[in-house]
Amino acid sequence: MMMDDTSPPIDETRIRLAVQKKGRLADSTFELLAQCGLKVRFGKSQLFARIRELPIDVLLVRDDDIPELVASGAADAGIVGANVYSEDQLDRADRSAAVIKELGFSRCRLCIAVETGVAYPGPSYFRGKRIATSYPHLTADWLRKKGVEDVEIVMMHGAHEIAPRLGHAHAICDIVQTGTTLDQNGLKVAETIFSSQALLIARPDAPQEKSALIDDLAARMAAAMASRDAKYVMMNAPRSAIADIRKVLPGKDAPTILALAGSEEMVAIHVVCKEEVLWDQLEELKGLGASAILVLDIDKMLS
Ligand SMILES: Nc1ncnc2c1ncn2[C@@H]1O[C@H](COP(=O)(O)OP(=O)(O)OP(=O)(O)O)[C@@H](O)[C@H]1O
Ligand SMILES: O=P(O)(O)OC[C@H]1O[C@H](OP(=O)(O)OP(=O)(O)O)[C@H](O)[C@@H]1O
Ligand SMILES: [Mg+2]
Repeated sequence: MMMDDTSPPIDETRIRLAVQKKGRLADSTFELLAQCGLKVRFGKSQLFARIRELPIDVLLVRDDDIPELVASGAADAGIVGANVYSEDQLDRADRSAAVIKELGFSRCRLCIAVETGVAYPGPSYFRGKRIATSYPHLTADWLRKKGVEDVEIVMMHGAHEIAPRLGHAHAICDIVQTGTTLDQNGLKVAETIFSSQALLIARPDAPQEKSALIDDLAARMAAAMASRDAKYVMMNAPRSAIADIRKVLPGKDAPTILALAGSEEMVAIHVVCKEEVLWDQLEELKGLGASAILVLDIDKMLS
């Protein structure tokens, strides 16, 4: 990221996009924006950055504030975890931000965890117990749906995993990704109550010109996401093996078949594969007589 010394003034004609300044969402957010051709340049103390390529200004904020900033129209759009978005939605009586697109990164689960020694019998275990969490609404909503009453929810803003050992709570409800933090603190997953990933959200009442720009941004994100795993695969192969080769490659599009100079029997096959191409599949292609196999990254893809 490049550094700019000063924040430019707020300009009402530009889209304001709220993103996490630093943390678990930030790197992937800036990477996705860069893949969309949008470079965010900001200095350490800066909370606002102007994108030169499009009329977009980026607000660099704490992730918890993003749903409120977008719902109130202070920001036109934002990138935030579904966990934080849904927690805010359950808390909100007025209009909330709309989900425009699932972005496929910062995937994690919201889980209720108990000490490893507990023989967990099911949701009724929590009756009369205390659960420490930063997600009181998602936790209460899940308990209500399971018909479990008389649970005390204790708010914590981090380090939840320490609460059971301190006797502060019987269980926690927090983010789990690899499960390492639970393991290290003698806890295990009892229930997964929510699956999360980053979302592009937008204010419900954006004026027409701004909605069009947000749609354009969403389309660029879709293209960047589509090209992430996609590969352009080229090889020479016997004409008779074309049908079998199509079965091996995870591309949905029909391949391009090109004649090879001086050969009736062999052809060049070019195909866009929209899913990851594995080494096993390349070995299979070789087994079908393919040679000179090249797998190339795709920078951008619009379909
Ligand atoms: N271990 C993890 N693996 C993957 N995604 C995660 C993980 N922990 C959190 N997330 C996702 O990233 C989001 C931001 O997490 P982070 O830990 O950066 O939040 P934070 O400490 O509240 O940050 P902030 O300072 O912006 O308030 C979470 O709301 C969740 O969607
Ligand atoms: O299952 P794992 O892979 O161990 O990840 C889960 C941990 O990650 C998050 O915290 P983070 O490390 O971001 O620290 P934080 O409490 O400062 O947010 C979350 O709150 C868990 O504690
Ligand atoms: Mg936060």
